Amino acid sequence: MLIVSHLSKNYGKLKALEDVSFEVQSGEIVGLLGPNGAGKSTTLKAITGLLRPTSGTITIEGIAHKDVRVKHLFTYVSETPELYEMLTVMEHMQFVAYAYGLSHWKDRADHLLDQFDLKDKVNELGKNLSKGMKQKVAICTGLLHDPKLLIFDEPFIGLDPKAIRELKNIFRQLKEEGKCIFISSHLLDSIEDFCDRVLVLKNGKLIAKGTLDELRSRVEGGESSSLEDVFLEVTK
Ligand SMILES: Nc1ncnc2c1ncn2[C@@H]1O[C@H](COP(=O)(O)OP(=O)(O)OP(=O)(O)O)[C@@H](O)[C@H]1O
Repeated sequence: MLIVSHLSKNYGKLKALEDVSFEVQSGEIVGLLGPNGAGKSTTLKAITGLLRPTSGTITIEGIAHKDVRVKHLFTYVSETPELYEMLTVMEHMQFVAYAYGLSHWKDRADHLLDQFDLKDKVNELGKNLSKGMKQKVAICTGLLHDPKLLIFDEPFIGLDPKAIRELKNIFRQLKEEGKCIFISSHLLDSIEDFCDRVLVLKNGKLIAKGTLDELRSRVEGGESSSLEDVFLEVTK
């Protein structure tokens, strides 16, 4: 589904990403981990086309990531989603539906807003929503066109425990539907229980990748290691 091959990104003299390669398959949830400044957001922005890679290739379902056909295949929810202050929650859904040329979107919009406990906020303006609610609206708009690849930058930040649990359940459900989910997160315990594989970036380099069990086998303490133990060991 998603293939990143020899991706590098320089900001002036700073090598933010160096020769990063990985794949994410359909029906898989993959976590992108790394200390502050490791290059996680840069990776996600390069995949989504918000940043121009210095070198390397990125394809989604075999199509170059900048091709307009790819825009229908994925969604990207940024770390701090901004809403339109003067649009209501439902108008955000409508706006996105029109942008993607969706004709039968209303039932799906209602269903998504219901899932995220936003039913009573449909007529609320963007500017009146809390941070967590904005995040949930951004996720709902991102899911409306039923993308195959879902890319989330720190999706749990700003969400309350109930919303985190719901979002994890939605991730699991999307995985069952064969979607491909790629998540960057600092909250190691949040992703530990549902990621199939993790990638670890440090100083722009991919220093570890594999299932949690595979990574556990690399650290002292083995089987009983938490993702935090593994993370601290491989990034030290
Ligand atoms: N627009 C930019 N111009 C110059 N340098 C940048 C820019 N964006 C990021 N960087 C630098 O690139 C490196 C990687 O940054 P990036 O935001 O991708 O890391 P990150 O892993 O997402 O970090 P964090 O966990 O703190 O959000 C950092 O050294 C950062 O300072």
